[in-house]
Amino acid sequence: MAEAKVLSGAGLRGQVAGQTALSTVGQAGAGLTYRGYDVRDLAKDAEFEEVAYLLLYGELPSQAELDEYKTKLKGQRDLPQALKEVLERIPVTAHPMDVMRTGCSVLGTLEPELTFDTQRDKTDRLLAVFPAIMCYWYRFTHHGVRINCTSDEDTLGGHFLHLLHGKKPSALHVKVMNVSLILYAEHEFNASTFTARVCASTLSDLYSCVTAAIGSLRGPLHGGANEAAMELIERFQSPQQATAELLKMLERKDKIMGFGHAIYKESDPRNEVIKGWAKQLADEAGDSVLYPVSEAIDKTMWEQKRLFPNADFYHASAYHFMGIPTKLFTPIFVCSRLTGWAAHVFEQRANNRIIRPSAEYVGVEQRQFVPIAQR
Ligand SMILES: CCC(=O)SCCNC(=O)CCNC(=O)[C@H](O)C(C)(C)COP(=O)(O)OP(=O)(O)OC[C@H]1O[C@@H](n2cnc3c(N)ncnc32)[C@H](O)[C@@H]1OP(=O)(O)O
Ligand SMILES: O=C([O-])CC(=O)C(=O)O
Repeated sequence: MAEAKVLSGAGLRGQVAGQTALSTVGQAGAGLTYRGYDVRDLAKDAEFEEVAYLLLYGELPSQAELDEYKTKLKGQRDLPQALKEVLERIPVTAHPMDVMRTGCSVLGTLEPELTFDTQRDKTDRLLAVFPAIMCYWYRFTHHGVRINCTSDEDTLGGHFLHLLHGKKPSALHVKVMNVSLILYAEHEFNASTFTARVCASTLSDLYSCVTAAIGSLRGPLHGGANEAAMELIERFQSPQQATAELLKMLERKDKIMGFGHAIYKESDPRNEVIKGWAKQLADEAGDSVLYPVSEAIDKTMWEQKRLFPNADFYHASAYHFMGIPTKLFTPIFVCSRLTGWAAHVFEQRANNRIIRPSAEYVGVEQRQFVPIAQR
Protein backbone atom coordinates (compact mmCIF):
# COMPACT_ATOMS: atom_id res chain seq x y z
CA MET A 1 0.00 0.00 0.00
CA ALA A 2 1.38 3.46 -0.95
CA GLU A 3 2.40 5.67 1.95
CA ALA A 4 3.50 9.31 2.10
CA LYS A 5 7.28 9.76 1.96
CA VAL A 6 9.09 11.73 4.64
CA LEU A 7 10.08 14.68 2.51
CA SER A 8 12.53 17.52 2.95
CA GLY A 9 15.00 19.68 1.08
CA ALA A 10 14.96 21.09 -2.41
CA GLY A 11 12.11 21.11 -4.89
CA LEU A 12 9.63 22.42 -2.27
CA ARG A 13 9.29 18.78 -1.20
CA GLY A 14 7.04 18.35 1.81
CA GLN A 15 5.90 22.01 1.85
CA VAL A 16 2.17 22.58 1.86
CA ALA A 17 1.72 25.18 -0.89
CA GLY A 18 -2.06 25.53 -0.77
CA GLN A 19 -5.33 23.68 -0.28
CA THR A 20 -7.29 21.42 -2.59
CA ALA A 21 -10.50 19.42 -2.44
CA LEU A 22 -9.68 17.63 -5.70
CA SER A 23 -7.39 14.73 -4.84
CA THR A 24 -5.20 13.03 -2.26
CA VAL A 25 -1.86 11.48 -3.26
CA GLY A 26 0.09 8.96 -1.23
CA GLN A 27 -2.01 9.18 1.92
CA ALA A 28 -2.35 5.97 3.91
CA GLY A 29 -5.14 3.89 2.46
CA ALA A 30 -6.31 4.35 -1.07
CA GLY A 31 -3.15 5.96 -2.41
CA LEU A 32 -4.91 8.19 -4.93
CA THR A 33 -8.41 9.60 -4.68
CA TYR A 34 -10.35 12.04 -6.86
CA ARG A 35 -12.88 14.01 -4.77
CA GLY A 36 -12.88 11.09 -2.32
CA TYR A 37 -13.18 8.24 -4.84
CA ASP A 38 -10.39 5.65 -5.11
CA VAL A 39 -8.86 5.94 -8.59
CA ARG A 40 -8.85 2.15 -8.90
CA ASP A 41 -12.64 2.03 -8.52
CA LEU A 42 -13.05 4.82 -11.06
CA ALA A 43 -10.70 3.07 -13.52
CA LYS A 44 -12.63 -0.18 -13.09
CA ASP A 45 -16.19 1.03 -13.45
CA ALA A 46 -16.38 4.64 -14.65
CA GLU A 47 -16.11 6.35 -18.00
CA PHE A 48 -13.49 9.07 -18.46
CA GLU A 49 -16.25 11.59 -19.18
CA GLU A 50 -17.80 10.77 -15.78
CA VAL A 51 -14.46 11.47 -14.11
CA ALA A 52 -14.01 14.69 -16.09
CA TYR A 53 -17.48 15.76 -14.92
CA LEU A 54 -16.62 14.83 -11.33
CA LEU A 55 -13.46 16.95 -11.38
CA LEU A 56 -14.89 19.91 -13.30
CA TYR A 57 -18.45 20.04 -11.95
CA GLY A 58 -17.91 18.70 -8.41
CA GLU A 59 -19.93 15.44 -8.28
CA LEU A 60 -20.38 12.30 -10.35
CA PRO A 61 -23.10 12.83 -12.96
CA SER A 62 -26.43 11.01 -13.11
CA GLN A 63 -26.97 8.98 -16.31
CA ALA A 64 -28.97 11.88 -17.81
CA GLU A 65 -26.25 14.39 -16.90
CA LEU A 66 -23.55 12.14 -18.36
CA ASP A 67 -25.49 11.67 -21.61
CA GLU A 68 -25.96 15.43 -21.90
CA TYR A 69 -22.30 16.08 -21.13
CA LYS A 70 -21.08 13.58 -23.73
CA THR A 71 -23.43 15.05 -26.33
CA LYS A 72 -22.06 18.51 -25.55
CA LEU A 73 -18.45 17.33 -25.96
CA LYS A 74 -19.26 15.38 -29.15
CA GLY A 75 -20.81 18.48 -30.71
CA GLN A 76 -17.64 20.52 -30.18
CA ARG A 77 -14.98 18.22 -31.63
CA ASP A 78 -14.29 20.06 -34.89
CA LEU A 79 -11.46 22.60 -35.21
CA PRO A 80 -11.86 26.16 -36.50
CA GLN A 81 -10.44 26.48 -40.05
CA ALA A 82 -7.90 29.09 -38.85
CA LEU A 83 -6.51 26.60 -36.33
CA LYS A 84 -6.22 23.88 -39.00
CA GLU A 85 -4.23 26.32 -41.14
CA VAL A 86 -1.84 27.05 -38.26
CA LEU A 87 -1.40 23.32 -37.56
CA GLU A 88 -0.55 22.72 -41.23
CA ARG A 89 2.30 25.25 -40.91
CA ILE A 90 3.97 23.46 -37.98
CA PRO A 91 6.86 21.33 -39.27
CA VAL A 92 6.79 17.52 -39.25
CA THR A 93 9.91 17.67 -37.06
CA ALA A 94 8.12 19.51 -34.24
CA HIS A 95 7.50 17.65 -31.01
CA PRO A 96 3.74 16.97 -30.67
CA MET A 97 3.80 18.55 -27.20
CA ASP A 98 4.84 21.80 -28.87
CA VAL A 99 1.91 21.29 -31.25
CA MET A 100 -0.47 20.89 -28.30
CA ARG A 101 0.96 23.98 -26.62
CA THR A 102 0.59 26.00 -29.82
CA GLY A 103 -2.84 24.60 -30.62
CA CYS A 104 -4.11 25.53 -27.16
CA SER A 105 -2.64 28.99 -27.41
CA VAL A 106 -4.07 29.65 -30.90
CA LEU A 107 -7.54 28.52 -29.80
CA GLY A 108 -7.20 31.08 -27.01
CA THR A 109 -6.85 33.82 -29.63
CA LEU A 110 -9.82 32.56 -31.67
CA GLU A 111 -12.20 31.79 -28.79
CA PRO A 112 -10.82 33.79 -25.84
CA GLU A 113 -11.99 33.40 -22.27
CA LEU A 114 -13.35 36.91 -21.78
CA THR A 115 -14.88 36.31 -18.35
CA PHE A 116 -14.25 33.64 -15.74
CA ASP A 117 -17.91 32.60 -15.77
CA THR A 118 -17.23 30.87 -19.10
CA GLN A 119 -14.37 28.80 -17.59
CA ARG A 120 -16.27 25.49 -17.66
CA ASP A 121 -17.47 25.92 -21.23
CA LYS A 122 -13.96 26.84 -22.38
CA THR A 123 -12.56 23.76 -20.62
CA ASP A 124 -15.16 21.49 -22.23
CA ARG A 125 -14.28 22.92 -25.63
CA LEU A 126 -10.55 22.23 -25.04
CA LEU A 127 -11.39 18.71 -23.88
CA ALA A 128 -13.39 18.11 -27.07
CA VAL A 129 -10.75 19.49 -29.48
CA PHE A 130 -7.44 18.27 -28.03
CA PRO A 131 -7.58 14.87 -29.83
CA ALA A 132 -8.20 16.65 -33.13
CA ILE A 133 -5.38 19.18 -32.56
CA MET A 134 -2.96 16.29 -32.10
CA CYS A 135 -4.26 14.05 -34.88
CA TYR A 136 -4.94 16.74 -37.49
CA TRP A 137 -1.34 17.93 -37.29
CA TYR A 138 0.06 14.38 -37.09
CA ARG A 139 -1.87 12.97 -40.05
CA PHE A 140 -1.32 16.09 -42.19
CA THR A 141 2.43 16.32 -41.61
CA HIS A 142 3.20 12.59 -41.53
CA HIS A 143 0.71 11.18 -44.05
CA GLY A 144 -0.31 14.22 -46.12
CA VAL A 145 -3.99 13.70 -45.16
CA ARG A 146 -6.45 16.40 -44.07
CA ILE A 147 -8.59 14.33 -41.69
CA ASN A 148 -12.20 14.85 -40.73
CA CYS A 149 -11.90 16.06 -37.12
CA THR A 150 -15.28 14.65 -36.07
CA SER A 151 -16.27 11.03 -35.51
CA ASP A 152 -19.32 9.18 -34.24
CA GLU A 153 -17.27 7.59 -31.43
CA ASP A 154 -19.07 7.75 -28.11
CA THR A 155 -15.98 8.44 -25.98
CA LEU A 156 -13.01 10.78 -26.08
CA GLY A 157 -10.58 7.84 -26.03
CA GLY A 158 -12.35 6.11 -28.91
CA HIS A 159 -12.53 9.40 -30.83
CA PHE A 160 -8.76 9.88 -30.47
CA LEU A 161 -7.98 6.35 -31.74
CA HIS A 162 -10.42 6.79 -34.63
CA LEU A 163 -8.82 10.07 -35.77
CA LEU A 164 -5.32 8.63 -35.41
CA HIS A 165 -5.90 5.38 -37.28
CA GLY A 166 -8.73 6.50 -39.57
CA LYS A 167 -10.99 3.63 -38.52
CA LYS A 168 -13.19 2.37 -35.73
CA PRO A 169 -11.07 1.14 -32.79
CA SER A 170 -11.62 -2.24 -31.13
CA ALA A 171 -13.65 -2.44 -27.92
CA LEU A 172 -10.53 -3.46 -25.97
CA HIS A 173 -8.55 -0.45 -27.20
CA VAL A 174 -11.41 1.92 -26.36
CA LYS A 175 -11.59 0.41 -22.86
CA VAL A 176 -7.83 0.79 -22.27
CA MET A 177 -7.85 4.39 -23.50
CA ASN A 178 -10.72 5.08 -21.12
CA VAL A 179 -8.78 3.60 -18.19
CA SER A 180 -5.62 5.46 -19.15
CA LEU A 181 -7.40 8.83 -19.37
CA ILE A 182 -8.91 8.22 -15.92
CA LEU A 183 -5.54 7.29 -14.38
CA TYR A 184 -3.83 10.41 -15.74
CA ALA A 185 -6.63 12.90 -14.97
CA GLU A 186 -5.57 14.45 -11.66
CA HIS A 187 -2.65 14.34 -9.21
CA GLU A 188 -2.72 17.18 -6.67
CA PHE A 189 0.21 19.66 -6.77
CA ASN A 190 2.41 17.95 -9.39
CA ALA A 191 4.70 20.25 -11.41
CA SER A 192 2.33 20.95 -14.32
CA THR A 193 -0.70 21.52 -12.11
CA PHE A 194 1.27 23.80 -9.84
CA THR A 195 2.36 25.71 -12.96
CA ALA A 196 -1.29 26.11 -13.93
CA ARG A 197 -2.18 27.35 -10.45
CA VAL A 198 0.69 29.87 -10.35
CA CYS A 199 -0.52 31.23 -13.69
CA ALA A 200 -4.14 31.30 -12.49
CA SER A 201 -3.11 33.16 -9.34
CA THR A 202 -2.18 36.20 -11.45
CA LEU A 203 -5.81 36.15 -12.72
CA SER A 204 -4.62 35.15 -16.18
CA ASP A 205 -6.93 33.36 -18.64
CA LEU A 206 -7.55 29.61 -18.84
CA TYR A 207 -5.66 29.12 -22.11
CA SER A 208 -2.53 30.71 -20.61
CA CYS A 209 -2.77 28.41 -17.57
CA VAL A 210 -3.17 25.31 -19.75
CA THR A 211 -0.45 26.36 -22.21
CA ALA A 212 1.97 26.88 -19.32
CA ALA A 213 1.01 23.51 -17.82
CA ILE A 214 1.63 21.73 -21.14
CA GLY A 215 5.14 23.19 -21.12
CA SER A 216 5.76 21.76 -17.64
CA LEU A 217 4.30 18.35 -18.45
CA ARG A 218 6.56 18.00 -21.50
CA GLY A 219 9.78 17.39 -19.51
CA PRO A 220 11.09 13.81 -19.10
CA LEU A 221 11.04 14.05 -15.29
CA HIS A 222 7.25 14.52 -15.50
CA GLY A 223 4.86 13.52 -18.31
CA GLY A 224 7.60 13.09 -20.90
CA ALA A 225 8.74 9.99 -19.00
CA ASN A 226 6.26 7.73 -20.84
CA GLU A 227 8.01 8.46 -24.15
CA ALA A 228 11.46 8.08 -22.59
CA ALA A 229 10.39 4.74 -21.06
CA MET A 230 9.31 3.45 -24.47
CA GLU A 231 12.65 4.46 -25.99
CA LEU A 232 14.39 2.47 -23.25
CA ILE A 233 12.21 -0.64 -23.54
CA GLU A 234 12.56 -0.76 -27.33
CA ARG A 235 16.34 -0.94 -27.10
CA PHE A 236 16.30 -4.52 -25.81
CA GLN A 237 15.59 -7.76 -27.65
CA SER A 238 15.25 -10.00 -24.57
CA PRO A 239 14.71 -9.81 -20.80
CA GLN A 240 18.29 -11.06 -20.28
CA GLN A 241 19.74 -8.25 -22.38
CA ALA A 242 17.48 -5.71 -20.63
CA THR A 243 18.70 -6.81 -17.20
CA ALA A 244 22.37 -6.78 -18.20
CA GLU A 245 22.17 -3.34 -19.82
CA LEU A 246 20.12 -1.90 -16.99
CA LEU A 247 22.74 -2.96 -14.45
CA LYS A 248 25.32 -1.04 -16.48
CA MET A 249 23.06 2.01 -16.61
CA LEU A 250 22.56 1.93 -12.85
CA GLU A 251 26.31 1.54 -12.39
CA ARG A 252 26.71 4.76 -14.42
CA LYS A 253 23.99 6.35 -12.20
CA ASP A 254 21.70 6.93 -15.18
CA LYS A 255 18.11 7.93 -14.44
CA ILE A 256 15.69 5.24 -15.53
CA MET A 257 12.58 6.93 -16.86
CA GLY A 258 9.22 5.66 -15.64
CA PHE A 259 10.57 4.77 -12.16
CA GLY A 260 10.43 6.53 -8.82
CA HIS A 261 8.13 9.26 -7.61
CA ALA A 262 8.33 12.49 -5.65
CA ILE A 263 5.51 11.50 -3.27
CA TYR A 264 4.82 7.76 -3.40
CA LYS A 265 7.31 5.70 -1.45
CA GLU A 266 6.53 2.07 -2.23
CA SER A 267 4.26 1.99 -5.25
CA ASP A 268 2.17 4.13 -7.55
CA PRO A 269 -1.44 2.88 -7.31
CA ARG A 270 -1.99 3.66 -11.01
CA ASN A 271 0.74 1.22 -12.01
CA GLU A 272 -1.02 -2.00 -11.03
CA VAL A 273 -4.02 -0.94 -13.13
CA ILE A 274 -2.24 0.00 -16.33
CA LYS A 275 0.20 -2.92 -15.96
CA GLY A 276 -2.75 -5.34 -16.04
CA TRP A 277 -4.09 -3.77 -19.21
CA ALA A 278 -0.63 -3.68 -20.83
CA LYS A 279 -0.39 -7.43 -20.23
CA GLN A 280 -3.80 -8.00 -21.80
CA LEU A 281 -2.80 -5.93 -24.85
CA ALA A 282 0.52 -7.81 -25.09
CA ASP A 283 -1.35 -11.14 -25.11
CA GLU A 284 -3.77 -9.85 -27.74
CA ALA A 285 -0.85 -8.71 -29.92
CA GLY A 286 0.99 -12.04 -29.43
CA ASP A 287 3.97 -10.12 -28.01
CA SER A 288 6.84 -12.14 -26.60
CA VAL A 289 9.46 -9.40 -26.24
CA LEU A 290 8.23 -5.98 -25.16
CA TYR A 291 6.20 -6.99 -22.13
CA PRO A 292 8.77 -9.50 -20.79
CA VAL A 293 11.48 -6.83 -21.28
CA SER A 294 9.34 -4.34 -19.32
CA GLU A 295 8.92 -6.86 -16.51
CA ALA A 296 12.66 -7.54 -16.43
CA ILE A 297 13.38 -3.79 -16.08
CA ASP A 298 10.69 -3.54 -13.39
CA LYS A 299 12.21 -6.48 -11.43
CA THR A 300 15.79 -5.21 -11.73
CA MET A 301 14.85 -1.69 -10.60
CA TRP A 302 13.18 -3.07 -7.50
CA GLU A 303 16.01 -5.48 -6.68
CA GLN A 304 18.77 -2.94 -7.26
CA LYS A 305 17.26 0.39 -6.18
CA ARG A 306 13.95 -0.38 -4.43
CA LEU A 307 12.40 1.84 -7.11
CA PHE A 308 8.96 0.97 -8.52
CA PRO A 309 7.31 1.80 -11.84
CA ASN A 310 5.25 4.98 -11.77
CA ALA A 311 2.12 5.53 -13.89
CA ASP A 312 4.24 6.22 -16.96
CA PHE A 313 6.22 2.97 -17.29
CA TYR A 314 3.56 0.45 -18.38
CA HIS A 315 1.64 3.16 -20.18
CA ALA A 316 4.50 3.04 -22.68
CA SER A 317 3.90 -0.57 -23.77
CA ALA A 318 0.09 -0.23 -23.46
CA TYR A 319 0.08 2.69 -25.90
CA HIS A 320 2.57 0.94 -28.16
CA PHE A 321 0.35 -2.14 -28.45
CA MET A 322 -2.52 0.12 -29.55
CA GLY A 323 -0.40 1.34 -32.48
CA ILE A 324 0.14 4.80 -31.02
CA PRO A 325 3.41 6.43 -32.14
CA THR A 326 5.73 7.09 -29.19
CA LYS A 327 5.83 10.84 -29.72
CA LEU A 328 2.07 11.06 -29.16
CA PHE A 329 2.24 9.47 -25.69
CA THR A 330 2.64 12.69 -23.67
CA PRO A 331 0.01 14.58 -25.73
CA ILE A 332 -2.52 11.90 -24.67
CA PHE A 333 -1.59 12.74 -21.08
CA VAL A 334 -2.49 16.36 -21.92
CA CYS A 335 -5.97 15.30 -23.16
CA SER A 336 -6.59 13.74 -19.75
CA ARG A 337 -4.75 16.04 -17.32
CA LEU A 338 -6.54 19.07 -18.78
CA THR A 339 -9.40 18.10 -16.46
CA GLY A 340 -7.19 18.24 -13.36
CA TRP A 341 -5.44 21.43 -14.47
CA ALA A 342 -8.71 23.23 -15.16
CA ALA A 343 -10.30 22.06 -11.90
CA HIS A 344 -7.28 23.46 -10.04
CA VAL A 345 -7.55 26.74 -11.95
CA PHE A 346 -11.20 27.00 -10.87
CA GLU A 347 -10.22 26.21 -7.27
CA GLN A 348 -7.41 28.78 -7.31
CA ARG A 349 -9.70 31.46 -8.74
CA ALA A 350 -12.38 30.74 -6.14
CA ASN A 351 -10.01 31.54 -3.26
CA ASN A 352 -7.15 33.44 -4.80
CA ARG A 353 -4.03 35.08 -3.51
CA ILE A 354 -1.15 35.58 -5.93
CA ILE A 355 1.42 32.77 -5.49
CA ARG A 356 4.68 34.46 -4.73
CA PRO A 357 7.08 32.60 -2.43
CA SER A 358 10.41 33.96 -1.23
CA ALA A 359 13.94 32.90 -2.15
CA GLU A 360 16.94 32.39 0.10
CA TYR A 361 19.57 34.72 -1.35
CA VAL A 362 22.93 32.98 -1.90
CA GLY A 363 24.63 35.59 -4.14
CA VAL A 364 27.40 38.13 -3.48
CA GLU A 365 27.13 40.82 -0.78
CA GLN A 366 25.80 44.23 -1.78
CA ARG A 367 28.54 46.13 -3.68
CA GLN A 368 29.30 49.42 -5.38
CA PHE A 369 28.28 49.81 -9.05
CA VAL A 370 31.27 50.66 -11.28
CA PRO A 371 30.47 52.53 -14.55
CA ILE A 372 31.47 50.58 -17.67
CA ALA A 373 34.35 52.89 -18.64
CA GLN A 374 36.05 52.18 -15.29
CA ARG A 375 35.72 48.35 -15.32
C1 LIG B 1 2.96 10.00 -14.11
C2 LIG B 1 3.50 11.33 -14.23
C3 LIG B 1 4.78 11.62 -13.54
O1 LIG B 1 5.25 12.70 -13.64
S1 LIG B 1 5.51 10.40 -12.61
C4 LIG B 1 7.23 10.83 -12.71
C5 LIG B 1 7.77 10.59 -14.08
N1 LIG B 1 9.23 10.79 -14.11
C6 LIG B 1 10.09 9.79 -14.27
O2 LIG B 1 9.74 8.62 -14.38
C7 LIG B 1 11.52 10.21 -14.36
C8 LIG B 1 12.42 9.28 -13.54
N2 LIG B 1 12.23 9.51 -12.13
C9 LIG B 1 12.81 10.56 -11.49
O3 LIG B 1 13.57 11.35 -12.07
C10 LIG B 1 12.46 10.76 -10.03
O4 LIG B 1 12.11 9.56 -9.43
C11 LIG B 1 11.33 11.79 -9.83
C12 LIG B 1 10.00 11.26 -10.35
C13 LIG B 1 11.65 13.11 -10.60
C14 LIG B 1 11.21 12.10 -8.34
O5 LIG B 1 12.39 12.74 -7.97
P1 LIG B 1 12.84 12.87 -6.44
O6 LIG B 1 11.66 13.18 -5.61
O7 LIG B 1 13.96 13.83 -6.43
O8 LIG B 1 13.33 11.41 -6.15
P2 LIG B 1 13.86 10.79 -4.78
O9 LIG B 1 14.14 11.86 -3.79
O10 LIG B 1 12.91 9.74 -4.40
O11 LIG B 1 15.23 10.13 -5.25
C15 LIG B 1 15.95 9.33 -4.36
C16 LIG B 1 17.18 8.79 -5.01
O12 LIG B 1 16.78 7.85 -6.01
C17 LIG B 1 17.32 8.25 -7.25
N3 LIG B 1 16.31 8.01 -8.28
C18 LIG B 1 15.05 8.44 -8.23
N4 LIG B 1 14.41 8.06 -9.34
C19 LIG B 1 15.31 7.38 -10.07
C20 LIG B 1 15.26 6.74 -11.32
N5 LIG B 1 14.12 6.76 -12.04
N6 LIG B 1 16.34 6.13 -11.80
C21 LIG B 1 17.48 6.11 -11.09
N7 LIG B 1 17.59 6.70 -9.89
C22 LIG B 1 16.54 7.33 -9.39
C23 LIG B 1 17.57 9.72 -7.13
O13 LIG B 1 18.53 10.16 -8.04
C24 LIG B 1 18.03 9.81 -5.70
O14 LIG B 1 19.35 9.34 -5.63
P3 LIG B 1 20.44 10.03 -4.68
O15 LIG B 1 19.87 9.89 -3.29
O16 LIG B 1 20.50 11.46 -5.13
O17 LIG B 1 21.67 9.24 -4.92
O1 LIG C 1 2.61 13.96 -8.77
C1 LIG C 1 3.67 14.04 -9.43
O2 LIG C 1 4.69 14.60 -9.01
C2 LIG C 1 3.74 13.47 -10.79
C3 LIG C 1 2.63 12.55 -11.13
O3 LIG C 1 2.64 11.39 -10.79
C4 LIG C 1 1.51 13.08 -11.88
O4 LIG C 1 1.46 14.29 -12.14
O5 LIG C 1 0.62 12.29 -12.25
